[in-house]
Amino acid sequence: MVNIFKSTHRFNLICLSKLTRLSNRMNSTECNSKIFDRRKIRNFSIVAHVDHGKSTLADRLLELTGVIKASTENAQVLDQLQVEKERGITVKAVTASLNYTFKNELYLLNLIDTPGHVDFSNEVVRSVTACQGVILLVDANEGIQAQTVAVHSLAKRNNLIIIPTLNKVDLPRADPDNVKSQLNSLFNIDPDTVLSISAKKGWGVKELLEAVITRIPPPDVNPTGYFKAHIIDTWHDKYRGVLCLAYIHSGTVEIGQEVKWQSNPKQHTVKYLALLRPGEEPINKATAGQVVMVGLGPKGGGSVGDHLLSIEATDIDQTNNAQPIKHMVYAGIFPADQSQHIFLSDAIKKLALNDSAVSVNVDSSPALGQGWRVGFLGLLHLDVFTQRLLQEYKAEAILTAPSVPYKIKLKGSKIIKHYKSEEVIITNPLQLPDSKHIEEYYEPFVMGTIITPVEFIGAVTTLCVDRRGTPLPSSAVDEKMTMMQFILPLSEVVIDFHDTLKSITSGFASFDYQDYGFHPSALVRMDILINGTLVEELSTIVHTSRLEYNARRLTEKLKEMIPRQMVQVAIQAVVSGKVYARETLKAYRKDVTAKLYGGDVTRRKKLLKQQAEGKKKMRSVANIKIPRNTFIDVLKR
Ligand SMILES: Nc1nc2c(ncn2[C@@H]2O[C@H](COP(=O)(O)OP(=O)(O)OP(=O)(O)O)[C@@H](O)[C@H]2O)c(=O)[nH]1
Repeated sequence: MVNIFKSTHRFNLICLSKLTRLSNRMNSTECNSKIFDRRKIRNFSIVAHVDHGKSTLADRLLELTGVIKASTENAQVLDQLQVEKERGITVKAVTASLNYTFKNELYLLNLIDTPGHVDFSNEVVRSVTACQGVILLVDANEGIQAQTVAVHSLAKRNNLIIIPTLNKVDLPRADPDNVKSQLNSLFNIDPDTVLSISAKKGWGVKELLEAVITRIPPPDVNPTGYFKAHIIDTWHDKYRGVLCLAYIHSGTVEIGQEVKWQSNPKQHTVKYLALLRPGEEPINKATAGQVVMVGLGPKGGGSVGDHLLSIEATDIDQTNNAQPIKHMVYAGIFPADQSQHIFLSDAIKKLALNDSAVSVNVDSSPALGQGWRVGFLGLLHLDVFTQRLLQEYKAEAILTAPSVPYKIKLKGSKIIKHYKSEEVIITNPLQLPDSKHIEEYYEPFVMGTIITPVEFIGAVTTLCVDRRGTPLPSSAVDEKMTMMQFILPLSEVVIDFHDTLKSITSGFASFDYQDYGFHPSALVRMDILINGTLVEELSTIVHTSRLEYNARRLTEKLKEMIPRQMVQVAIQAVVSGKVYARETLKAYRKDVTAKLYGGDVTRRKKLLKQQAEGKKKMRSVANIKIPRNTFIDVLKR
């Protein structure tokens, strides 16, 4: 019996005593010493629309392969981050190596649980690079939704075997036959190949696991070549440095082996090697086709997309054809006070290592000091990142209003020289040069896919046209549902489009979008002045058709959000010196202790303390106190 099962990994969830009780578990000693025949390896992922049951199914698969006990129903074992538990969503893709005996043969099944929300789709993209097949899970009650379309096309693009599976067939309103015909009409899937399960009840899960073995091919890898592995995830361990999740394309790797990075030929030694089940299970050696954790020690490094190679490797090819990540929103992140700068910098660095989808660049603001301009995949991603900073690193940050990136084409050799290029991506409205230097503005667009009940077609069209959308031809999903597509400006969908869509369709429509590139657009920079002083963090780039509306909305909202002060406050929205809207906040004297003159001293102190804490959460502009959440909330509609 091994005693080296350590739970130092972030999934830190399985204790050895539990594991010893497992029935269908292979002997760990055997596992540590045995190199898996690639024909007995299956690498697969579960992909689905949000809430269609991926994590619940992952739990059942973990039970079936003996990793957890059946009593942990709805444990969502793979959702380990505090933010995932609190929000009930998957944010990080997680790997679990499972053992399963089928027809007297032992298989190693590497399951990758992926997030469903569109903001985390890069995790899905990254996960599938190590897979040969996917379980495409569809809720038998809700049917095909927008993200089902997106993940299906992702699987197709990556030439993965798809196991179409209907989940939640236990629900009384489930209509498996109808969903099968939806799968047939939209994706040309043969209804006879569709499996039906209830992840909650465990129905059909065994058959599904066996379909993973029989339908998904083993990895097409070369076990005898030089060692070469591709990094699909990284995270930071306090004592062991960067730990990497690696998919081995060729050769074998073992503890003590000398290796190098494709990006840097410096030699390192393999110090840690483990299977993730999903807790760490140390192994001595791993072979092509496996997905394993590798660590090279505190100075070893490692980043997503890089390749780890044996030192003899010379023929370095770029097996990783991952698309560069396109950031959808940018926001400034600043320490709450500058003495926290180093601490916050360290926290951001470590979190960015685990969340490779963010881009981090140094930024500074005269008002907020030194900080970072961080690119995210969407607002939920931004929200989750800041929540993780706080929860996992105890780092509190101020966020500026998020903005989408724009592109400009410059005119004039002097300014082109200054920006070092004729075309420049603007991630912060303040970087926009004077309009006289701009030849053309470009706005990012997306292709939005909406699946909605037919009775809401009118409402959805109105919403999309109102958001400057251009309709594309739609197609029927079945007689009750339709799939609509629109080309939409990203700025119009990124903030609250999804919520509005849900509310106008009583929650029945689903939405997903894909990048559609930059296109010319009539844009201007709108500034906000508070008592004549520019509040840089509130500058926005707006479409001219929206200018007056946005100016009015922003000034009205700011009037609501800024508490009344001792002096009158003028809030103005200005473009190139011309005022488009103005609101005035009347003066008001606030003294929370006034009523308590001569009153109880402890209550008085408590109120003064509360007031002082409130002030800390304020940002001061021209002596006017603005609550910090204003900067993020004001841009929401
Ligand atoms: N009735 C029923 N409910 C299910 C079944 N599978 C999952 N659920 C429920 O559906 C909800 C969503 O399930 P999750 O497993 O969290 O879905 P998910 O796809 O992992 O969600 P994200 O991680 O946010 O993408 C939970 O309330 C589950 O209990 C099922 O087979 N039957």
